[in-house]
Amino acid sequence: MEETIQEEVLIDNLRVKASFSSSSGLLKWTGQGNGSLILEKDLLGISTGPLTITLHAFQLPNNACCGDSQRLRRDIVIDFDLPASHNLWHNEIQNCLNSYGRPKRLLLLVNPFSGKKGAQSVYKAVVEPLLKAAGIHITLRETKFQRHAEELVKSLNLTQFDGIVCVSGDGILVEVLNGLMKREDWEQAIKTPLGIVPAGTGNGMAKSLLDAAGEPCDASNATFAVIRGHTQSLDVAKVVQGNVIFHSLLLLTWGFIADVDIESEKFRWLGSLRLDFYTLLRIMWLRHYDGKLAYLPAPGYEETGRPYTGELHSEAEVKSEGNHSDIRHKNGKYTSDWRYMDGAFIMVSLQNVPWASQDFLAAPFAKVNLFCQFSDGCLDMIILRDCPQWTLLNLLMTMQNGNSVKSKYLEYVKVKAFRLSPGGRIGSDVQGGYIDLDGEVVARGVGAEGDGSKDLMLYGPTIDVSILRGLATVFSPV
Ligand SMILES: Nc1ncnc2c1ncn2[C@@H]1O[C@H](COP(=O)(O)OP(=O)(O)OP(=O)(O)O)[C@@H](O)[C@H]1O
Repeated sequence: MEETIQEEVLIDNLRVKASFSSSSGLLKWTGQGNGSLILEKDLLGISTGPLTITLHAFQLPNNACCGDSQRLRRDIVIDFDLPASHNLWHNEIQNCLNSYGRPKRLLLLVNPFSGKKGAQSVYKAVVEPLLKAAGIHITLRETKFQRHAEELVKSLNLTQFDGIVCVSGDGILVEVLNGLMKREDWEQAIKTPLGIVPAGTGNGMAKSLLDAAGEPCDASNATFAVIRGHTQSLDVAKVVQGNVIFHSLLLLTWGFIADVDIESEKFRWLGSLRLDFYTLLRIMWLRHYDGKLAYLPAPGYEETGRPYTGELHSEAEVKSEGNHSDIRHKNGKYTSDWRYMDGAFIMVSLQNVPWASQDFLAAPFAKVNLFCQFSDGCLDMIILRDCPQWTLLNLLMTMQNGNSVKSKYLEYVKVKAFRLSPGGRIGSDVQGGYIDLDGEVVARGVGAEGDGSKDLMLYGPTIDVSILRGLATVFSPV
């Protein structure tokens, strides 16, 4: 088979000399008009008529210089004089596209309740037209209630799909993960590539993936990443309390951030000001929490905290001995590679990816590895124990660019496993705060706001976090 084909054709009604290289996927043309595109980078898909091929392109403009340029949708129509030429070009271009292994059948989960209830319009205006231009067969499901996405994927025939894409906030993606992990065939099921198109409030995962590739976080770039079909592996955090297991992709947070996130709900009428307003309130009346935590430090962080001497021995420890073999009794003495810290804490947070939400770079060191993958087998633990109130305000204002982690008040430790026993609010009758996992409250202390009857876990007993390295697969823009 020829590597490069050439032909005089009409492109958008202009007579040009076109060439296509099947090895590089480069199509270029010169003559009355000129232009070029690289199939892998610039093409959604093709459609064909009797003597025409239409290229559905999605290209950066020629003058694009920095990372915030938008790709433009454009259809390029090639007219051939002879059926034989048309067939040859169609086969060459189609074979080249097929060789990229792009997804052909996708399950789309749209949460109409995400963010400002705009996920449906994001789907209609951005996602669907791009997927259709790529020739992808779409199965569309709208989530109807909380955990619906989890229910759906638990019983789904996964062989019908090349991936599951959530048009939502991070919550639906996490529900899908937990649904897959609850299946009997979870070891196979969890290999299903997952996509996320940002349409929620937080969008930390979409931002982390796109930002790592130098792309703006928006629905069209996220959809194109799915269409191109590149995937990367992603660490999953397994969070355990007794018999309860929750799989997390983004973060666990306790203290200041969880308090603001959850208690500011009652100020929703303030719109986007609600978080700023409640943050100020919480700084003025700063809370400190009692509590204990232990962790297995990643290399380079062994000197942080204090040696662990069994302060957090729990039933969970015995049960998870396999994962946590570093904690053991030897000749009646405690030996451990684990480290230990105790309260008072203003905030404790564990991050899997850098961006906690679209405008909050919580863990700038949760970097991708050489292959641009978030699968280093570590979580980034961020601790704030004490801090003057004005400094805290300043810290929070610099969180957008990640500079806050340079503060001497923040401890930043990469960990391979983590255990937390959250305690009560110091100087208050309220017995505790909230444990927030991926944006959902999973446990709250007695006296904390809200009805905790449906919370997954209890506040107080230890919560164990281990890392399932690179277990999940996500569509990736790189
Ligand atoms: N039809 C529905 N009605 C109400 N809630 C729903 C519906 N479908 C899904 N949900 C729930 O909506 C919650 C938020 O979903 P998602 O993460 O997509 O949006 P979000 O705007 O980022 O969320 P949040 O405002 O909680 O950060 C999830 O807990 C999910 O279970």
